[in-house]
Amino acid sequence: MSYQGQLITFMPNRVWRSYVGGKTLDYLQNVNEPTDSHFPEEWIASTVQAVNPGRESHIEGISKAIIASEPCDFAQLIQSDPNYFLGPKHAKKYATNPMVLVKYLDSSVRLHFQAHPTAEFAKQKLNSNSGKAEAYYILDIREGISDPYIYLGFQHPPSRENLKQMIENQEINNIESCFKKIPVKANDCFYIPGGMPHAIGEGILMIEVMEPSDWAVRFEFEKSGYTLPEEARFMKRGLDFCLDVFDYTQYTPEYIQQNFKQKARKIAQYNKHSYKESLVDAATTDRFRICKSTILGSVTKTEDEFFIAVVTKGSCTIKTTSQTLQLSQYETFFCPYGLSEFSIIAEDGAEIIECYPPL
Ligand SMILES: O=P(O)(O)OC[C@H]1O[C@](O)(CO)[C@@H](O)[C@@H]1O
Repeated sequence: MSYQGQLITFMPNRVWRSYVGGKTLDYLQNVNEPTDSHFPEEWIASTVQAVNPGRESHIEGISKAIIASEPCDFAQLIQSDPNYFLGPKHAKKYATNPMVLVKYLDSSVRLHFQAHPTAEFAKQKLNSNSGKAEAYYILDIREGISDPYIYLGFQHPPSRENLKQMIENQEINNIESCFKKIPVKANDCFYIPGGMPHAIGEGILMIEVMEPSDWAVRFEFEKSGYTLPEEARFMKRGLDFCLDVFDYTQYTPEYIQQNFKQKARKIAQYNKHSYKESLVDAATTDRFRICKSTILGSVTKTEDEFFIAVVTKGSCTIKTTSQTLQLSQYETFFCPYGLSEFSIIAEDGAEIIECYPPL
C-alpha cells in the first residue's frame, strides 16, 4: 500500500471554537490576509470529532491525511490497518483509538474559564473512556503581550456553593479573583490534570496535548461577543452535576510552578549534540506522554511506537526507505508504528515535539 514505509502528512484542519484567535495559524498556513476568527485551533493527526453545540451540521476535527497526493480520512485510514499504524499491542488494548489528541492553539483573547473531567469521572459518570487531562507546550507569545499567563487551579478557592452562585450570576470578576496569573514563556510545558479549573491567557501560541475527548465544563458563558448555548456549558448534565468535576484545592503559584510545570529529563543520546528528552511521562500522568528531540547533524532514529510530531524549531529532512520529506518549522507529521527506523538530517539544528499515547 502507498502509505507503508512513510511518515503521514496532513491537509490543514482548522476547527471552530467559541473563542477567537488563529491569526498566527493563518499566517503559517499562507492564508490571504491573516485574521483572528472563530478558527483559533488546528487539530493535528486527529481522529476526534469536535463537539460544537449549535454547529452539528459541520463535521469537523478529524484530519485528512495525504496519501498518494489525495486527501484521506485519517480515522478510516487507521481503522483499515490498526496493527500497522498503532501497533498490535496498542490496538489490542485500545482498538483503533490513538488515545492522544494534539492541537495548535492560537489565542487572541483569554479563553473562557473551564474545567475538564478526569478519566475516572468520565468512566463513572459520563460513560466515556477518556476525560480531558491536557498539557501545554508554549511555542510563542504575540507581540505586545507583556505578561503572558495561564490561570491554573484555584489560588483562592471558593466553596462549592460560592462557585455555584458566581457561575449562575456570571460574576466574572469574582471568578477571576479566585485565580492568580501563572506566568508562561516559550518552551515551558505545563500539565493540567482533569478537574483543575483553568483558562489560557491571550496571545499564546501553543501545542496542546490531551486525552482524546472534547469534554468541557465551561463556566464563563460569553466570549468575544458570542454567548455559549446552554448545552455547551455543562456537558448537557446541568451545573450541580458539573460542580463535582472541580478540584477545589488551594494551589499557590509556587506549588503550580514546582509541580505542574514539567522538567525535561534526558532519555536518549543520538550523537554528541542530538538527544531526546521526556517532558510528560508516567511520573506525571498515565494519560499520554510528550518528548522533545533535539537534532543537530544526522541521526538514525528507531522507535517502537507511533507518535504525532511537530517541528518546533529549525528545519530538517527525514528519510525513510521510500520517502524524503523536507520539514520546516511548525510542520507536522504522524509516524506509524510500522515505520520503525528513519534518519533525520538537520544541519542547522531542529527541535521536534513528539506526542505518544498512554503505555
Ligand atoms: O470552549 P471551546 O470553544 O470548545 O474551546 C475549548 C478549548 O479550550 C481547551 O480545552 C483548552 O483549555 C481546548 O482543548 C479546547 O479546544
